[in-house]
Amino acid sequence: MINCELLIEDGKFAQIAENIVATPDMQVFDAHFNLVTPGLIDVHVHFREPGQVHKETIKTGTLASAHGGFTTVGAMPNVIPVPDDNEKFAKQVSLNQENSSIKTLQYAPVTKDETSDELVDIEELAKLGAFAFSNDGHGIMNAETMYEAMERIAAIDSHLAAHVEDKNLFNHGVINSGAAAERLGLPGIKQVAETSQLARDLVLAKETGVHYHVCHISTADGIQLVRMAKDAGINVTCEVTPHHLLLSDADILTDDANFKMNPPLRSETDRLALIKGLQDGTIDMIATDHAPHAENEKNQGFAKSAFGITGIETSFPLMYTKLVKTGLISLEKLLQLMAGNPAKLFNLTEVGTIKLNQPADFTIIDLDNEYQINKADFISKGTNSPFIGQKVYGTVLKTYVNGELVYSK
Ligand SMILES: NC(=O)N[C@@H](CC(=O)O)C(=O)O
Ligand SMILES: [Zn+2]
Ligand SMILES: [Zn+2]
Repeated sequence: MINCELLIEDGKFAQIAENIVATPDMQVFDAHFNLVTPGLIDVHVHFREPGQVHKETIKTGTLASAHGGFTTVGAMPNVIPVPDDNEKFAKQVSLNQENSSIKTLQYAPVTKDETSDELVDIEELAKLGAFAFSNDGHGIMNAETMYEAMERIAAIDSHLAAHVEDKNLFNHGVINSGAAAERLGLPGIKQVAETSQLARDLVLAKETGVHYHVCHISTADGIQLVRMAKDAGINVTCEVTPHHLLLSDADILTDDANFKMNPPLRSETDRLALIKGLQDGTIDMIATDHAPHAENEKNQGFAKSAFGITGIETSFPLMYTKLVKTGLISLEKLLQLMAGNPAKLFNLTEVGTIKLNQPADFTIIDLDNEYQINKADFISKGTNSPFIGQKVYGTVLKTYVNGELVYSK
């Protein structure tokens, strides 16, 4: 972290120096006492357009992202229709372009419909701009399908992001298997639903050499598997969400579905293993899994409400307040987890750093101001958050994409 001045010209960083002499034609912004960071990157969000725009649109999702300090996001393909052929995918990409105030990268699904065993046209969808491939929301149950997908994705140097979940072990659960499930009388989701498929995938990743990325890791055993795989030289990376880092199923005191998401909040032992995994580098990045839903889809209790919580506007302040200010990780490390690493590991060469001649994607944050997370302050249509009412530090003042102001407080 250094103190310096930035000159932006034609949407790029044109000078980075201790003292830049301003000429009268320059617009000067004094960011003294604030943090200037590379625009944050979230490789896992759900915007709901097309199909479920009552939950979120690309416009509200990207404005909410800019409010959260993000300038690049990876949008999951579980929209309606799933963009699983060339025509639908190209249409999704132009819809994103027309409506995004930040850089929205589009995931392609791995298989048709996200649930079948028929692979999409991986090579063509990559040419049309697929940022990576994922069936997020669904585990890929058939090992042969997964193996073939990995081989083809590896051959084009793309990335496979996996929502690891064995649907037979998931068994219609709505909450983590364990004390909270028993206390509330709800069906549990076993930890092995995550870890058994993860173990399978890691050996397939070893065999195929694909860049295999684990979405929203949630269990202590899962972390241990990834740690072992990394030690064995397997090309694996992994993300964790703010909610799995900060909450456990012990925090679920009532039948409040703002605590319902998939994977579910696990035990305190799991949560502590995730923190450890963050500290020792087993976990590479923080991703929100921003999953907005309407009020009436989340006020039905655990049994009936939708899985998922809104997260893009609270990620940085929560992580800064609960991990950095408490001394668990440094601010430099947090920025690596939220910008540098996602760019590096997904080969996004134009974003994630403040560097000469790079596109000027950056965010100015006031770290000293304490405020309360309020529903009324969300730009996202989704206000389904378990963090409402919490006090945090870290107010995003301004967000710039290609040198253009896209959010200002
Ligand atoms: N995370 C969730 O609980 N829900 C996600 C899907 C997913 O990430 O599995 C959604 O699209 O709502
Ligand atoms: Zn998922
Ligand atoms: Zn997701």
